[in-house]
Amino acid sequence: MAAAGTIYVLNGPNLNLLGTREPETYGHATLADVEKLCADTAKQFGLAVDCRQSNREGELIDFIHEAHAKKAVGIIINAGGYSHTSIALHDALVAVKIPAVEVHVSNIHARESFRLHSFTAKAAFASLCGFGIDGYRLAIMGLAARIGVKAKT
Ligand SMILES: O=C1C[C@@](O)(C(=O)O)C[C@@H](O)[C@@H]1O
Repeated sequence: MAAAGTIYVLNGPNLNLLGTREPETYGHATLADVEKLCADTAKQFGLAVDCRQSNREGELIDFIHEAHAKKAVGIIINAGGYSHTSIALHDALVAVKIPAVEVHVSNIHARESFRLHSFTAKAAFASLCGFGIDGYRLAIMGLAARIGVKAKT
């Protein structure tokens, strides 16, 4: 079982390239910056994070199943391009019934039309996009509120 109050932070394909990948769209922050931001934010609520990244759809599904097995309190997911294609990721999120927030670094609604639909958004209770990596911080704050965890003073 995971430590009490663990949030799984899942990043999908190409997000390991954050910082160098199309910085005009995704900014200069790296995945390591995202993971530190998530850990620091979760800590403010007495929560922990388990951060994973994979370029493979099946491995992301395995992470979601693992989150369930380890009794994670929430999932933050940026499934990258799989957001727009993966019924299997949608189904995994629905199956485990863990409160999930979808994050996109860029504003997917202001980009190509093929990014407008998100399967993972349909399986999440909330979705954030366009805030850059700050979206992950906001997602953790929203998730904490959703599960009734207050910031430590
Ligand atoms: O890989 C990504 C990154 C992304 O999820 C984002 O964080 O803005 C948006 C997706 O459309 C894209 O395929």
